[in-house]
Amino acid sequence: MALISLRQLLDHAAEQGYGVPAFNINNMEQGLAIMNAAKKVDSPVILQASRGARSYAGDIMLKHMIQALAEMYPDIPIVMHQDHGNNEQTCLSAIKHGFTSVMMDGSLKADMKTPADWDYNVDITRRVAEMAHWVGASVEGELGVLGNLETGMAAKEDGSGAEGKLDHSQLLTDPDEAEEFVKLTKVDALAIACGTSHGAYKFSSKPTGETLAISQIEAIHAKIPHVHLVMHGSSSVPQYLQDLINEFGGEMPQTYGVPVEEIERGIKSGVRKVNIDTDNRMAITGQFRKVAMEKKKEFDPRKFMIPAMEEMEKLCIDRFERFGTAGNGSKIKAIDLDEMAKRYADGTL
Ligand SMILES: O=C(CO)COP(=O)(O)O
Ligand SMILES: O=C[C@H](O)COP(=O)(O)O
Ligand SMILES: [Zn+2]
Ligand SMILES: [Zn+2]
Repeated sequence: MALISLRQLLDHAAEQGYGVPAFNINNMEQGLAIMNAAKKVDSPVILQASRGARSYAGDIMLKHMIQALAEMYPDIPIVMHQDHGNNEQTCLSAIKHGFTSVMMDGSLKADMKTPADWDYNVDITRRVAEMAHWVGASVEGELGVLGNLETGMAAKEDGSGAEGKLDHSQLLTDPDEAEEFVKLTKVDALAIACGTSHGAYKFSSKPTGETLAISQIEAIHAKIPHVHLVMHGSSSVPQYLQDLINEFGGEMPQTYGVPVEEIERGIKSGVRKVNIDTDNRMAITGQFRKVAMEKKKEFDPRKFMIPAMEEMEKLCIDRFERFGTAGNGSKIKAIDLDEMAKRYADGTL
């Protein structure tokens, strides 16, 4: 199917009451694993590339890879999304390379470390939304900073995340501010902060209502029921994948992610896009380690990649099913970006 916009997909998800996992991709194998999973359960797909992914694979490679996936899986609607765009240039160059959606993460300055103030965030996000909408692409903004509610530490692991200690109010998105932010910026989706963070080390024990504030999402949703909410840092860091990695020579300290049932609660309260990268990284790495330990003579990378893709596919199927995404792929008829641009211009959107 032709690529579709994030806005079209999330409008459908909101109408039907489901959530969509947004899986990060960096290479062909991740792309194939996600698409095979989607095909098996008839799911629409959000593929997202970070700035790190773009420099790893290259824009031309990513662009053609996504087009290849769209051609190989003609029945599956695909959104191609820029994850954590840090400035206008990142967002516009993504659109130029065929992305149908961008995240302008103005909750942090362009260094993706320094928490930004309200005016900076509103200003840059509004500018990007205006430009993206001219060509029908969608925009996700972010209000609030990801980090640990127990320690107050920002989440500096991975490609994007603040550094140092933050106060509680920065770590939880305020419902009134969220309403104002969406009104001023006209974003299509809003990423919020509720105690999650990127990477594997989110919580030192199973999260409680104190450390993972799904109640904050409920409060935001009550205030702005028509806004599509986005949960970053939503890997569940499953125990079976920690065990797989550690059984075969890994040394990951015990850690806890976001339980899938908490995400399901979020989906009931307006979460429509659920960002997942770490879980798939762990699925791949776990199988790499297993092959490396069990078949010491093996040197054909495909023998590592095939079980890795299968492990990742299994995880993706589970999330499509639990989030209610499964069964919706064939219900969506693509609206092209030119038509989306007209709808923004005439005020329908
Ligand atoms: O939020 C993410 C990408 O934007 C990924 O989160 P995880 O590290 O929990 O997978
Ligand atoms: O935002 C975090 C995602 O997991 C992407 O990570 P990355 O920047 O290392 O590609
Ligand atoms: Zn952010
Ligand atoms: Zn993120």
